[in-house]
Amino acid sequence: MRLVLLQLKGVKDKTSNVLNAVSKINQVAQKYKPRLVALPECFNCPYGTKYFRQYSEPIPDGFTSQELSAAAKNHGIYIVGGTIPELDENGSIYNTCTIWAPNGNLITKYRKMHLFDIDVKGGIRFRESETLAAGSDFTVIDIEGHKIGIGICYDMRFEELARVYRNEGCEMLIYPGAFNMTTGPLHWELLQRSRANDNQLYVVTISPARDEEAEYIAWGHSMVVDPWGQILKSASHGEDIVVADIDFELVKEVRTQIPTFKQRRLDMYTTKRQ
Ligand SMILES: NC(=O)CCC(=O)C(=O)O
Repeated sequence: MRLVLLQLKGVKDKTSNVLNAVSKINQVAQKYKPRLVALPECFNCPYGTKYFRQYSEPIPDGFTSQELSAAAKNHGIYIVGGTIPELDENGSIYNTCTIWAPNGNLITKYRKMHLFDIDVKGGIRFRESETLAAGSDFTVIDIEGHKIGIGICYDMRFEELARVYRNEGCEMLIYPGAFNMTTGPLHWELLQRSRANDNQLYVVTISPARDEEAEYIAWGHSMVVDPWGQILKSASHGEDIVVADIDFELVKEVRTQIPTFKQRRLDMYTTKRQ
């Protein structure tokens, strides 16, 4: 399965961001013939709590959804539509990933479950919960018999979510994500390789491009990590494209050769919903 990850630079204009994403999808769909194209976290909106309501829209009736649906249909591809601020009917806003089928239908959506609320001394303070609500549903999609679990950025820190997906049969996890200049160097690669190694599956992340002028400076380095925990492909920090051919046989190989999931002592330690 060929994936293309689009590490896009955003501006303070929703229409431009969406049209830029669609134009890049058009280019890579023709050039690389992928099965799936994936976009970054918050690709249509600056990443900042003061922007989320202004840029929010309903799903699937909003402008961004309609454009992604048309792009998926035009090229007959799956699109993991990064994330956008979703306005729901009660007025709450979620950080939401939409997933589009090759016929343009919305397969499902995932609302970020763990909100990014941190305060690192001398580094970064951010509180998504100032304006966002947290989702409470797991999201697994099936592409050609391969199950893929969806998370968003900060969700990557929670091994339990990845474990639930592994236990539901996932062979890949996709996290649109925008780490920053404080936590990116420390944890971005580490977390992806950890989740891949813990659960013996592919981990895919899609970051916005770094923009030194932005209020929130994204780390970049979108990545594909294989089930051995090795980096298969990685982007730089600027605008970039990652093209990766996924061999799901590798998942079986690792799980057979290092059968930790048959060896776990669940009689000795339990976590909820394992
Ligand atoms: N958008 C996010 O959830 C950022 C997460 C992050 O940077 C982290 O360190 O975790």
